[in-house]
Amino acid sequence: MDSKKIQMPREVHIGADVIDNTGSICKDLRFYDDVLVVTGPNTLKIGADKAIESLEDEDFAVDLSKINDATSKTVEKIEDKLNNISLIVGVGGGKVIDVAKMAATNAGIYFVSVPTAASHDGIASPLASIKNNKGSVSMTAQAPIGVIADTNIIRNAPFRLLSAGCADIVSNYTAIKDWQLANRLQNDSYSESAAALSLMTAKLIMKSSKSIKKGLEESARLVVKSLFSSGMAISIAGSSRPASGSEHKFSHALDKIAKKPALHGEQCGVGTIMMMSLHGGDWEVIKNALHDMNAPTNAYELGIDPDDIIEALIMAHKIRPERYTILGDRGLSRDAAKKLAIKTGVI
Ligand SMILES: NC(=O)C1=CN([C@@H]2O[C@H](COP(=O)(O)OP(=O)(O)OC[C@H]3O[C@@H](n4cnc5c(N)ncnc54)[C@H](O)[C@@H]3O)[C@@H](O)[C@H]2O)C=CC1
Ligand SMILES: O=C(CO)COP(=O)(O)O
Ligand SMILES: [Zn+2]
Repeated sequence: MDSKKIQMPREVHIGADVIDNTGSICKDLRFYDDVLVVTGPNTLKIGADKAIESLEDEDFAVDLSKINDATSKTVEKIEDKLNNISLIVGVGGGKVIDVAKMAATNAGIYFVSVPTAASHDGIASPLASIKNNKGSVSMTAQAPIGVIADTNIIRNAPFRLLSAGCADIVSNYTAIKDWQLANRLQNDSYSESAAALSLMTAKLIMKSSKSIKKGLEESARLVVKSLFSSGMAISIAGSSRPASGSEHKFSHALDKIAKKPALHGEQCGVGTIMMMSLHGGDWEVIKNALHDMNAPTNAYELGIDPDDIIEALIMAHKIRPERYTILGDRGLSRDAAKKLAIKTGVI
């Protein structure tokens, strides 16, 4: 049997105001050289400033880069700034984390993940979703050496981001169904332990759907822990298969088609409702749970044109065609797509 490599973070810090310990955590991780902090336009004041202050208090020389997207060009721009830098600290949402992770991987240096929102399960995973001229690509990267999730920042982020994180976890249900199908039909490699962890995480978040509340530290903590364990399922599998199937293809297609896409997790949640129906599963349970989490369940709540939903359903199978799912090789016909979206109340 082939050998297997599993990458996990070395230290994970979850709690109120842990961002103020960024400097000492990086020292404990044996870093002492120059550090590059990567952040986004909204997250500089919310998080990066605090991380920089803490790093400077511990005598790190800190450089700063602000980014707006997660494209391969932006990754290259960050790589160009890495002279004498031995560590990148990414402070922000999923796009910031992915760019910082990918640039550090390409440069052969380390990366610390400081999520400011619990909106996606890439906070600790060894993958980065980067856009190039072919669309979104799931790229192998180094797992962060450390994760610093400040639940005070995360609980005060717009509630929509937390709901999106829950929906990204709910999508594990259809991702696992797709993975099992690919294993049966295409002999794709499958990991029982990764699938079990992914499903357990999705069940836990579904069970808590009514108790996840705006502004509560306990809710922020629960969602961060769940995103972390979903990320660990990705680590064990060595691919995003336990957390990304047909529903993610639908979301990636919407990112290409919609004038103003919604959040990643929100789109994946709506995709899960429809893909669960295609799998013959209980899509109404998924829909009700998403509703309880305040996540969108239809085109109107996503702020997306119903015609774009149909186009994305028709296009979805062409995204990452090597990843076999319930959409098969030919995907949905226009009539089937329309029927599915109407039946599930998405349009
Ligand atoms: N590498 C992986 O394994 C995974 C990667 N992803 C990727 O992550 C991205 C989605 O991440 P998102 O965080 O949904 O999108 P995002 O990075 O675009 O962030 C959404 C918005 O929230 C803002 N924001 C973040 N924290 C905030 C705070 N505390 N207060 C106010 N605003 C705040 C950001 O500035 C941004 O405007 C996608 O590109 C997706 O493909 C998603 C799942 C897994
Ligand atoms: O979003 C992810 C898991 O939630 C990762 O997915 P992709 O591999 O589809 O980019
Ligand atoms: Zn996702």
